[in-house]
Amino acid sequence: MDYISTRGKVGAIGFIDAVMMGLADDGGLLVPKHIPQVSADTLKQWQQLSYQELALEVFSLYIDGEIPREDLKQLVDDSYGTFRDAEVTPVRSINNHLHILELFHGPTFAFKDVALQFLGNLYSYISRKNNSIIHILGATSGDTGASAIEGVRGKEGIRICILHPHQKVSKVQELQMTTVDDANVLNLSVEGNFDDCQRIIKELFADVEFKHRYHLRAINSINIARILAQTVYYFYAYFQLANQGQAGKVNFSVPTGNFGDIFAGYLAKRMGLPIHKLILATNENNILERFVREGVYQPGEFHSTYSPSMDIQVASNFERYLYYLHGEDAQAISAIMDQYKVDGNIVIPADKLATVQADFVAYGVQGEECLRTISKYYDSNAYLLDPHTACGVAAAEQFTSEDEVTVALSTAHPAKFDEAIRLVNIEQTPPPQIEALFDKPQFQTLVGGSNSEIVEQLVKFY
Ligand SMILES: N[C@@H](CCOP(=O)(O)O)C(=O)O
Repeated sequence: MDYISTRGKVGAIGFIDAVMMGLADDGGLLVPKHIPQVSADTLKQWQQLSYQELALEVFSLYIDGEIPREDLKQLVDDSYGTFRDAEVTPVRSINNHLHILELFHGPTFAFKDVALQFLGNLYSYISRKNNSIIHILGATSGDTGASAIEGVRGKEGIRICILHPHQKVSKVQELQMTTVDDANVLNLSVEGNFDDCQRIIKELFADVEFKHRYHLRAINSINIARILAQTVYYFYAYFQLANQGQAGKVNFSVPTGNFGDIFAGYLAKRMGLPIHKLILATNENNILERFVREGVYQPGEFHSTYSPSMDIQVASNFERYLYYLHGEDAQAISAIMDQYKVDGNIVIPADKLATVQADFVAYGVQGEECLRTISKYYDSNAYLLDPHTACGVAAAEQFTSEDEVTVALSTAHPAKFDEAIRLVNIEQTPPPQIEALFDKPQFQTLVGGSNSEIVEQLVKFY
């Protein structure tokens, strides 16, 4: 399988080179040259597979022999052996129309572990096999950082630096990152918001000479391996429902910030998984909701919300979707992204908006509605939603008709967001791994938001 850039100026490269390149060297994003098609017969065969077996099949389509199958199997088994649930990503049924896909059974209690346990092991594998230097640089609004650190902490040949927005992540998210004392981990707490952190790392990755000199590697969803790993649970959830006799129209409702998770669902749909609607849920940072409803992509004012991991205005995977929306025309995307730098917005014509709306519906959940949704499901179903999942569930309620079922992706364990949960007067008992964090010392460096300050820290660290 070859990978190419959405902007057309990176020649076809293999899977491992794509993982190592992260952001494409021409500033675009890497995508598979062809989306592999999964036939109805294959879907049937996959229906009884375990999560690990399914992951192996899906990855094989995209890795195409570049990693020997037995090595890939080991990587998959190691990655999902750390999950607390034997099913890895189980589905819980709330009622006949709503099911929750629990993605938080990995080491850091967030869906990011599904991809980042794999990517951490993959980096380690590449480093050993190719003797490559792996210097990870990432940005987080809370969950990616902890998960990426957990995936590579203490691993030989790898260093990781994570930028998080100072005091704009939850306390548990901050502790999960900053209580790690391994020497290969650096946490930079940046004065600014997540968009500032993401902009800085993207600018550093775009400086190809700097990126190569310091061997910078990406763990954010700009890295195509993240997206591929996240497609697996769409298949798995669909099969779990099918095995329970749920035929018919299946929607997925996805709490969305960087457009990575929902793009993985779009990719699964393009591969042949019969997903009916992709329901895009945002909080008050609703650039993507506005895009789906109106066809205008324009960053707005930043809001701090109860669901901080989704406090994002500039969605880094959006370009991948635009690429498919424009018929895989890299020249068009290059021109659109150049113009976006000038205009600060992207407006699509009516025919393209119709295409968007054939796949997606969108709903922006305001703070009070998010809290009401948490209370409602706690009171009526004794099920505690974290605030991000609550946005997905509130959006699912808007768009699930009588003849449909919706799988709402549960992106994190509620114990990570006790600040919001307390506002609805619910006392939760955190898992012991989370409780233990409060007794540990923290290691982080506070920095301003200028690129030069970050570079200074990176150069010292790497
Ligand atoms: N919501 C994310 C933001 C980074 O997104 P990513 O999927 O590109 O890693 C977070 O929790 O950090």
